[in-house]
Amino acid sequence: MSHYKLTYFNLRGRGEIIRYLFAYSGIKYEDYRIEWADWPSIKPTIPFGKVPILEIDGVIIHQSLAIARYLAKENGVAGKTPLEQALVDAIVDTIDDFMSMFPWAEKDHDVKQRVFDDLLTNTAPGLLQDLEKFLGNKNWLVGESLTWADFYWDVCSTTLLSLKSDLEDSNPKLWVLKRRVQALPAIAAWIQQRPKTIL
Ligand SMILES: N[C@@H](CCC(=O)N[C@@H](CS)C(=O)NCC(=O)O)C(=O)O
Repeated sequence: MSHYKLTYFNLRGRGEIIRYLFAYSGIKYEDYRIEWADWPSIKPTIPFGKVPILEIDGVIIHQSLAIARYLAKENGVAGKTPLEQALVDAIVDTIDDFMSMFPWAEKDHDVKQRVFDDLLTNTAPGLLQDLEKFLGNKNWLVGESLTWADFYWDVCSTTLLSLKSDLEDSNPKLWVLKRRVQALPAIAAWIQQRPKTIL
């Protein structure tokens, strides 16, 4: 049996989509969370110097979405056809483009606050409206069954809601989808047991 080791910080952040896929698949893995104080000495030992990384029997994969896509393919939630897979990737990239606009590491508190407020107030509503339209009356974002795009929506929207809870006041179908994902037994169990972190 393969040995899986996920290395990330003690955050949901870019590691959480990978943890969702492990939770859903039931595959055992090591959820290694780096202490901040240890990062400067660990960083130079990591290919490309960024986390998350996933080690599988000594092979290291970097980039959170490459790792997640690999696990999704292995576990039947990447999309049923190449066309569905392209749509899943497009939705994930659309959500990720937005999440990547936030200056997470900005040290100047005022600058950070201003950009966060602008993104949450002026940019988020349009994205949510587009996602709601894409979802339409379907149960899942792509095709007729769960894919990792639904997981990514849940993971990222949890972060968005923690920053601006009234985002939930519009686009009701998206929030029904979020509850549908969180009601999956394996995901519900993971949410219950995971370390509680701000992001
Ligand atoms: N696109 C990459 C981004 C990786 C990334 O920027 N990771 C951050 C944490 S979320 C990191 O390693 N920061 C520490 C550093 O750059 O020293 C991914 O999705 O994995």
